[in-house]
Amino acid sequence: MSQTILDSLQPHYARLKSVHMKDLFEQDASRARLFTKKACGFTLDFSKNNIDKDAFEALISMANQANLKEKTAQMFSGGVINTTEDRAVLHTALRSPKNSEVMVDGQNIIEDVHNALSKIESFVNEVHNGTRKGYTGKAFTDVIAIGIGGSFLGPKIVTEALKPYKVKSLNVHFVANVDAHHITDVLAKLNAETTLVIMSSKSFGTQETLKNTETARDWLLAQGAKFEDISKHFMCVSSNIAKATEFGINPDNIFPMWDWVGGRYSLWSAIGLPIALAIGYKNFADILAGGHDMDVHFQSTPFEDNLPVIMATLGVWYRNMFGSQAHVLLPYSHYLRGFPAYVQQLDMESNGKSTDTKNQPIDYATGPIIWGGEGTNGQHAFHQLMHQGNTVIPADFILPIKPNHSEVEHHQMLAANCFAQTQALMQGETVEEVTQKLIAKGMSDNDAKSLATHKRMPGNRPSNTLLMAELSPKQLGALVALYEHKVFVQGVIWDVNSFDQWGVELGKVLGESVLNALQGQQTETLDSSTQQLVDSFRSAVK
Ligand SMILES: O=P(O)(O)OC[C@H]1O[C@](O)(CO)[C@@H](O)[C@@H]1O
Repeated sequence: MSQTILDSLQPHYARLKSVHMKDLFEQDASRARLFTKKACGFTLDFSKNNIDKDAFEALISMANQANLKEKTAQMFSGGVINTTEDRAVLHTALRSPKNSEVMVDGQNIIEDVHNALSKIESFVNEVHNGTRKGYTGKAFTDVIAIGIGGSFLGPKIVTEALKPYKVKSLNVHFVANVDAHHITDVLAKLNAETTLVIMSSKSFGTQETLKNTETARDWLLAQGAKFEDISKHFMCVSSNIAKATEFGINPDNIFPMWDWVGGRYSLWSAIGLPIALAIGYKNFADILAGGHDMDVHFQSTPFEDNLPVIMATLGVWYRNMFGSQAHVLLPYSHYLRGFPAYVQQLDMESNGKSTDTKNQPIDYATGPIIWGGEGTNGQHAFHQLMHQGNTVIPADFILPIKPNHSEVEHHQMLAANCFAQTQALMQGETVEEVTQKLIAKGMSDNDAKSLATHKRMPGNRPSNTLLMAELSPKQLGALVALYEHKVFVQGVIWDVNSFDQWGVELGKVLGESVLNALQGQQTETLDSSTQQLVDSFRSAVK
């Protein structure tokens, strides 16, 4: 992020930092209209932000100064923008129509993508119509999807979000944690004869996924299956075909993915196989179509009307001008309850960086802490801090307008809570306003004044409200792609490589040497604290 960009925002921040949003609304009756944009079934109302027309223009020109247009074209056309891993970044190609062309190493990868999609479609149809059978000739009733991080979160939250589209004859269970309570709980309720296992690991080297897969394989054998039956029950999604084959996976059972797809961007690839099994191939294809719609919007819409650009630049505004450390996601939808955790990996693994693309240390703020939870539940838990705590946390409120149920009053209450929260965060309530209300209720002046200091709400707390026409496969695809592009735009502005994740590596390496120590084969000297933990564990768990 250049000093020029920071300097260009500074005068707007100086003008607006002590202006209350309530006043901005009072001054301009057209504010809500001015700061609302629509695309791909979304309505984004970003009027409850600490901006005016000039500040918004400055945010948009920041995207221009960062050469966003050129960088976007580079990504979509297969430029090697993941420089530390020498890779193109082409999750967008996974949702491109069959007749498009994206060349990598002289080959049109769209052909490979659609061949893989055909393989997914046939496989899913065979499982659903019962022509794919287990080792005793029975059709499959259950799927265990084993993976972690990007090989887990996307499939899990999408399957959860699209519950109304579920194929009735098949139940999909997700296992990620190496904590055996997870896999043993899942296995305990399943019948091995009718259970299919999908192991998803881009690298085919992730400890947790390998261990859980071994445990599932041992369970299958313990239930009476023979070694040669494993190939009927175990499928794998990986870009490391050699390692998968070495592990014993039948090459016919390997669904490919490619090194130009980052794990956290991979639900569009065969990593989405559990989704297609859960909701049917046609609905999976609709998710891809929704993602593609958002790609077209992002690539072709002027920045001032471009949803990912608007959301991204507002995020930079708060992070780099107002010093906000966190950003909260609040889906007012039980089915979208997992979405904050999904965006948490997407955003924090992408932009949690402190070296720029020119290999220089960064001295400005980059990716924020992403967290959140479903509304209305959060209102009775952490919203207290959002309203009255002394840290300001910009929020995204997300509400599907058309529910998948017919309980009108429930839905009205849900929407009312969502909108009222944005209102309360923005407006707040002064000590004087609260005092007057308390006096009107009969409280003495002094008591009212004291209590009002606790009840006052500062307000002026920013939020976006993102309305979705409905929570359909297509619109969910567009929602995921919207956040992917938001993260990309911020990465461009902060000048970081959003597509590597070196920060997770050291923990993996140390994890191996600590495991050796726990198993009595210590090879390295540990610090005194870690050694003490190892010793306590070893003396308790023999
Ligand atoms: O699909 P894999 O290779 O098992 O990796 C799982 C996850 O682990 C990470 O590498 C982090 O450890 C993520 O980036 C990735 O999504």
